[in-house]
Amino acid sequence: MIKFEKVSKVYPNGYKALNNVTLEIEQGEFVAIIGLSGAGKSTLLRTINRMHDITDGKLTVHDREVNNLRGKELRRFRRKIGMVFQSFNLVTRTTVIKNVLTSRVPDMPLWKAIIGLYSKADKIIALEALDKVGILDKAYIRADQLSGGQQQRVALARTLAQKPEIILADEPVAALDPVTAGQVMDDFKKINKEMNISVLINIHHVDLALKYCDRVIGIRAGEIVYDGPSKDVDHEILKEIYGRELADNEVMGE
Ligand SMILES: Nc1ncnc2c1ncn2[C@@H]1O[C@H](COP(=O)(O)OP(=O)(O)OP(=O)(O)O)[C@@H](O)[C@H]1O
Repeated sequence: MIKFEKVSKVYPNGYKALNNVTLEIEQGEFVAIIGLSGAGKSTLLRTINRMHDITDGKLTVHDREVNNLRGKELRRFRRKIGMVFQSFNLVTRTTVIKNVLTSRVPDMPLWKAIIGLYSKADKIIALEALDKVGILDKAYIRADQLSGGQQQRVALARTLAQKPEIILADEPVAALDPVTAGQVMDDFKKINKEMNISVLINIHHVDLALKYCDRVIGIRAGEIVYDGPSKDVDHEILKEIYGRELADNEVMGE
């Protein structure tokens, strides 16, 4: 379980990006975080794996206080939390499988990592991950020969090969066309349901959030203004989150 208790985050320049956030996310939930640009979505997500430190309150993941983790313990903790970004972050000039295998590096002896000597077991994990997102046939193709949607799937497979318990996805479909974005959301849903991995997605496409995710957290100026089932989100709630009425075409991607 991920538990925020009265969590605030003030950046070094004095800007308060999260204000008194309290929420609980059970293992296996599929959650969309929505809100205006600058509302604090990325900050919220990035406190969970401690890319950002909180400045007030208490944040625990599986009963461990995130702010107290140090050194090896912090690295081990982060291994259990996968992260997917809008820009895929692949090494585009190498093959898909090599990209996926990089997530096995922290578990390898350094000398093997340096010469890229991956074990058979690691290769099987990587191939299984590619199979899970439906691009096993692309394993030995260079990443830059894939479409944006396929590249995001490689990024997802790379995260899966890390065997995470939680996946944090920061605008994972923002760079994709609507059809491809839907396919990638299908992958997230499949992984969430079949593998019981908690998935937290920052997303500007309200329609996709409501269609695919079970729960929506609406954030406005660093505060949670809605937290509940996606099916209960209506125009009034969206108005509360976004500060004004959204037209139907804006629900497609703010
Ligand atoms: N390193 C930083 N130092 C100071 N302020 C920051 C820093 N990072 C983010 N902020 C500010 O904190 C607020 C929340 O930023 P955050 O990136 O969490 O918003 P967001 O909802 O994810 O926005 P977007 O949808 O545009 O990604 C913004 O006003 C931003 O300018």
